[in-house]
Amino acid sequence: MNANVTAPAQSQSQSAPSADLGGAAKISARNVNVYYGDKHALKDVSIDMAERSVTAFIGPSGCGKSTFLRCINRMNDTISICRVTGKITIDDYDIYDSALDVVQLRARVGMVFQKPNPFPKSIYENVAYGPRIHGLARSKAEMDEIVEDSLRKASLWNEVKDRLNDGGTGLSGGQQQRLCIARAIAVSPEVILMDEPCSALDPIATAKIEELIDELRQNFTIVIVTHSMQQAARVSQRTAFFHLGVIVETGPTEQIFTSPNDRRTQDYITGRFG
Ligand SMILES: Nc1ncnc2c1ncn2[C@@H]1O[C@H](COP(=O)(O)OP(=O)(O)OP(=O)(O)O)[C@@H](O)[C@H]1O
Repeated sequence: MNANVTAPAQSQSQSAPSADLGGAAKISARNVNVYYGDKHALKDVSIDMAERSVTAFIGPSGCGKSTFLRCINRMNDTISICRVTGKITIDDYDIYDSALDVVQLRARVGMVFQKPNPFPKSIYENVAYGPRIHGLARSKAEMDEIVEDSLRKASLWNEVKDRLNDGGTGLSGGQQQRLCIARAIAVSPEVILMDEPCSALDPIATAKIEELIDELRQNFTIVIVTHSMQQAARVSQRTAFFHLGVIVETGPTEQIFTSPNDRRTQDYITGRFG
């Protein structure tokens, strides 16, 4: 609970990332460093992520992708040995500002994990849980509307509308993951972070989630960590390649996969390491 979080003034040690995002920047990180005790896991990371688009983080295991993703909704605060420096803004608002309410931040910045993790509650209650905590519905009818709307946006409504009172954990893995996406959507976030959301799913369930991600980007800013370069190529508009705790290269996904600027990116995408 006691991550030591500081947000120094922006240093000039790293050049600003490319402004050519193809849209406004929703999330900006400048000179972010993350330490787990003495381990320097993330080094001077600076990147802009465009609004209503999908940014993919790729790179070999242990290079810091999940660590950086967790910085964006301050999930690293829950790791006592973790210390974050640098600056991350969402809509120009410093998310490490001491006045910020982290619970509200996590409503604005939802997260979907590797393994589907529905609550041991009904399908309806899984989705209603967040809106209830945040007081988003004034009546049962309003809550019903939020639940239906969230399940529709997560492309799950038609499959579950007749069994909303059944347990969420009784759904298939792919359905559970879409339920978790509905749960994230239900509190009207602006950003959805996804940490390898398809790694526990079969190819058909994966294809459904990828289709869904493409629809969701009309309304949400999405950041996804994936081990699958094919998936990054299919779902994202921009890709950042991480290696040994640094971002080696960021750019339009097509360019990263067809003509990367850095030799290390080239080696990774051609399977020479990782
Ligand atoms: N809770 C933690 N405590 C200590 N070290 C950690 C913790 N979480 C991550 N690390 C270390 O930080 C580094 C980056 O890990 P991280 O999980 O962010 O990498 P990753 O690129 O997401 O890896 P993967 O693709 O395997 O999930 C690794 O060396 C890892 O061992």
